[in-house]
Amino acid sequence: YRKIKKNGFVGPTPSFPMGNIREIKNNSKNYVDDSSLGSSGISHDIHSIVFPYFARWQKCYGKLFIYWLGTEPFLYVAEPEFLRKMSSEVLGKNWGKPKVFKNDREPMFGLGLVMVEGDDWVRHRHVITPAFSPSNLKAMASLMVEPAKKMIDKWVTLIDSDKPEIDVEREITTMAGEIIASMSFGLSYQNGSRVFEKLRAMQITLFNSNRYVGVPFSKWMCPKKTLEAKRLGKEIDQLLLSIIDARKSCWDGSSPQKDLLGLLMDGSHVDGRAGKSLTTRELVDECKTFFFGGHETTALALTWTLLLLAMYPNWQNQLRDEVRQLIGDGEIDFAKLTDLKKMEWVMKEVLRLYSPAPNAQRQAREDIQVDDLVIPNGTNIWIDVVAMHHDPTIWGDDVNDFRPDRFKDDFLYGGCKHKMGFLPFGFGGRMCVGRNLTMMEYKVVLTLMLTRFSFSLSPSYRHSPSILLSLRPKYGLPLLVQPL
Ligand code: HEM
Repeated sequence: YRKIKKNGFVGPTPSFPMGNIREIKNNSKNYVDDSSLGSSGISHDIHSIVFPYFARWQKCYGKLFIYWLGTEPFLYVAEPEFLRKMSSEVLGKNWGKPKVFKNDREPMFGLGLVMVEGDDWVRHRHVITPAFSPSNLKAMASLMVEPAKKMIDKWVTLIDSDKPEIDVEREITTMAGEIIASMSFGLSYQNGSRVFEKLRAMQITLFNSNRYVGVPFSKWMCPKKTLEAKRLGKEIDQLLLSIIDARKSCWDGSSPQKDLLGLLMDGSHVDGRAGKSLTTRELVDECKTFFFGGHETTALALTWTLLLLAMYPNWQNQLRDEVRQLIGDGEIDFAKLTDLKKMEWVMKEVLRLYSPAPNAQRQAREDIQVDDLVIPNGTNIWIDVVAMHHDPTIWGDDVNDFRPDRFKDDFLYGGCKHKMGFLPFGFGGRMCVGRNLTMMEYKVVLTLMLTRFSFSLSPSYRHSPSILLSLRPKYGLPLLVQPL
């Protein structure tokens, strides 16, 4: 604490042993949830809604300050230029992930790519990146169609039985889970429902117990949940191990099964050559990582998109016209998906306003000098992506407007004045490895939905974006869905 103060950082005064957690909780409680107003007062100016404590502290301390979770210091960063300087000093492999989150996240991600560090991270990234190449993804794209069509058929049945109001968030999350399970380890819902249910159950258990991060002995505050998560984690590991063992036993080294696990096994020669290989244990962790890192984020990108398309029918019509012109109403030609440019602008604008990954975290593994400030080794870094995506000083006065065509003129940065101001998929060497997969899934699913239905807001929708690891609509997204 003294070292950080001496190094010139400002911030709210912490207490022992909670740090600033009480203030965070009180601020969140005091925030008046005006979602009961319904859909009429929807504003995209969401930073003070999802992070009321950061919005308050920003007013006192600016875009760079230290706060404490328990006994752990966090450097809050919402200043893109500082982020640029800070990350240009340090190679991707030298950044750590906060050790304090590892205990919570271990059952979900194990030592998969999200968590692993140093030379191990380089090895994992080396094996995994080629599996997500455009040609591999194109070969797997058909796996996305079946779960999406199944969901659409269900919606048709619901509409036929006079239930046109559908909670699309729940539906899309289930579908995206099926897609990622099938793409990651070849499981269809029917034959993989056990793995699938356990993965979901563990996620719910972990969300609920992830509350006193950084406070000494906090894991003993919810011992039942901690043990439950560990138990589920072990069961999932066993199930995934049995899948890998079954594949190993009948794999002759020739063409691998066309899913991510198959490609990783092929690329890594399981338990074989050192240097460029993943062990069986690591393959299990990567399967879990893809599932947890890949399904909810993509589902939320689609969910927020449907909210915005329901609010702005002009854009909904433009996307539908684009799909009809370029893809048509029949089977999707995956090669043509790259032509859907307007859809890409919409996706980027949605990820800007409602970024499913609302923050990124790092931990300094050495003292890092930025201008005249030294970030001491071990300091955690909390990058507030929501704040940067809603900052009028880098986006202009229309920052809170839904304006996808800002990406028409500037496809990469949407006119943002700073290249580090738009970070939906993170930054630097640790940028999201699954972003091409997401783009493809987004386009396939949205194409199928837009050619079958039109969407409008339900009067029962309550606008309340909130953080539960990802940025999600607190009360789901009920929409009125009409067949075309
Ligand atoms: C809209 C969808 C998605 C969003 C918004 C998203 C967001 C992100 C972000 C912000 C990071 C960087 C985290 C950091 O800097 O610490 C990241 C990393 C990662 N993402 Fe995604 N992601 C998405 C989809 C996916 C998918 C579909 C997969 C896999 C199937 C995936 C797998 C990963 C992995 C493995 C990493 C860790 C990369 C590394 O540390 O080298 N993500 N993602």
